[in-house]
Amino acid sequence: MSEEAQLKALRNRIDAIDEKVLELISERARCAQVVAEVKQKTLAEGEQPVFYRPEREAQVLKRIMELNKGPLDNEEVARLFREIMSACLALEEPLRVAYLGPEGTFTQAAALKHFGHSVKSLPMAAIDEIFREVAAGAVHFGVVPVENSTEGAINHTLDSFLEHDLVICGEVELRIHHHLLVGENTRVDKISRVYSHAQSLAQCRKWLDAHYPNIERVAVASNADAARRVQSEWNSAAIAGDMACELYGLTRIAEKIEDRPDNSTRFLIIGNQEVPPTGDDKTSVIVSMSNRPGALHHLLQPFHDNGVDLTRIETRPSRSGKWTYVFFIDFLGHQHDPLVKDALEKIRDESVGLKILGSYPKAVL
Ligand SMILES: C=C(O[C@@H]1C=C(C(=O)O)C=C[C@H]1O)C(=O)O
Repeated sequence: MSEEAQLKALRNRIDAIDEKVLELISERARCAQVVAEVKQKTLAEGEQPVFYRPEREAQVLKRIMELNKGPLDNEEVARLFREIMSACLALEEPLRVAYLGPEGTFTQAAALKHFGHSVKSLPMAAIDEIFREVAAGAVHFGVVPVENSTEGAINHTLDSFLEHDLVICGEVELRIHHHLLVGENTRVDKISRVYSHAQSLAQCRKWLDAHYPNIERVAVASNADAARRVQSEWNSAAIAGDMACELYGLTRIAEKIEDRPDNSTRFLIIGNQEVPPTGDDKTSVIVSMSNRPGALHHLLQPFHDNGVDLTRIETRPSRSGKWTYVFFIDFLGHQHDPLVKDALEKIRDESVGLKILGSYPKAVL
């Protein structure tokens, strides 16, 4: 067979497969529509339907990854199914998701990674605004950054949890790659200023010291804001990621300039709905302790006794007394797991206050 004939035959086969894929996706979407009807029918008086089920979505993705035999790798396959589910869910109910804006931020990228592209993502000017929009019911969910692997905690987010009663429904992890970006009018040999978010400037500190030791580093509200500014300036550059680069039509003059190659940020999904266990969950709590000898030891003992794996502990001023602190603790397991439940009861007895922020599926993607 000639090369041309071979290609033609293969393309015919692909067309036939696509028809079948489309048929199956449509069948799946119709199933999701029926799920929505069933959810509507079984509601109690005055109850709001809950269409989005993070625990179910996590299970669907994990199952797909387990079934996958290649040649596409697990992450790739999960991403495709993420988008299929997102489109199916949008048929039931288009989700409104608030994120830390403006458009093109890593938080928006995290929102789309978690929910897929069929949601309506709404940029907010500040972290606190996201909490308020979710609390007011103006959006279904919010996405906020909580920690970076290079720079540590995002304190605005932690402090907002002290002030609002919202539920953590999920987490997303994103590899953060920063680039040095310039605009059409930038004179590359005359750069005297670089804009970025303070976190990003910190994540690229050593690179800047080595390559641009003498330029002014200006911290602005977000990386996307930095990218927007360089559009109209001839002597400045921005540090931002791919989304902001594309959105503002900039050019990368240096790629992946973050000091640590594994630089990642963890984001939380905040909402109003508690999430049932999936068998592979995490829980976040805030604990305040009285300032007495051995307080931290007493706090941690029940976790140790019950074999609960701590993944993170962060301290913040309690804001209710000088030199008093609250602890933000993340651990593996769901608040309904018997051993976790028991540990939390003991901690409740020992502490001044315990606030369970939520149990949620461990990030799948
Ligand atoms: C179809 C459902 O509703 C939504 C859509 C899902 C999907 O497309 O698989 C999964 C969970 C829900 O977010 C369901 O609850 O099963």
